[in-house]
Amino acid sequence: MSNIGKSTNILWHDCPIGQTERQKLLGQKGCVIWITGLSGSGKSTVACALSRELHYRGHHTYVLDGDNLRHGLNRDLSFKAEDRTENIRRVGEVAKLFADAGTICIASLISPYRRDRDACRALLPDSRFIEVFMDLPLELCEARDPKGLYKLARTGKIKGFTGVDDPYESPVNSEIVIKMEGGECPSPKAMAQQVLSYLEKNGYLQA
Ligand SMILES: Nc1ncnc2c1ncn2[C@@H]1O[C@H](COP(=O)(O)OS(=O)(=O)O)[C@@H](OP(=O)(O)O)[C@H]1O
Ligand SMILES: Nc1ncnc2c1ncn2[C@@H]1O[C@H](COP(=O)(O)OP(=O)(O)O)[C@@H](O)[C@H]1O
Repeated sequence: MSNIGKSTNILWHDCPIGQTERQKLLGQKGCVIWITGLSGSGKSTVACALSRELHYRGHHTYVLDGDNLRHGLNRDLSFKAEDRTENIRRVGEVAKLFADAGTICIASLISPYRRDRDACRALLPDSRFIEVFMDLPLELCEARDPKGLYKLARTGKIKGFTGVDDPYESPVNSEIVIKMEGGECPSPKAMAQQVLSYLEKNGYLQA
């Protein structure tokens, strides 16, 4: 018996059907592809393009998108630092369950703090956490501004907006970095292909 968090007398219960058995059934390795970057950097676009490519190739995926999760699981959280930390912690735990289920889980959240992302990485041993850094300039993200949020942040109508008056800590050890090439942002298909190639090369697309 051990004490976990605020619970006492907690014992882990194992099941005979585990991750290995589920992976065999699905013909893939359960993992988490964690896409981090500024608002407007293309996180959701890569997540959806990658999910589509994998799905067409017969792989089981699930996208956990920051915006969408804030409609339900994380609807009680704001954008202050401690709530962003709790947001990432919860999504890291959910993503871990998806990976344990054998799914290729694609999480796309700003996740601005290095410590929070690293805590999610620590939840997933055996290289099952693959960080994708959308290393695109703030100027590009701001020029895109599909939701008009940068404009609201610049005029002070939104406070604490990432990249404007709230921090973004760039990753230093991401498995995959998506960046400008020859002054241009790669197409969504090319960005997805970059991740797909990594998964293929490193054996994630077989059990
Ligand atoms: N203050 C502030 N800062 C940053 N982003 C804001 C803010 N307020 C609202 N939004 C919108 O919320 C989306 C980011 O949610 P996340 O859960 O990914 O953020 S975080 O990881 O907790 O930082 C983000 O979506 P994306 O543009 O898809 O990144 C914004 O549309
Ligand atoms: N590779 C790309 N090339 C051109 N436009 C893109 C690309 N990726 C994303 N976009 C556009 O940029 C905007 C922001 O993309 P989105 O995926 O919503 O970013 P995020 O999820 O990081 O906020 C959208 O209008 C999207 O269509």
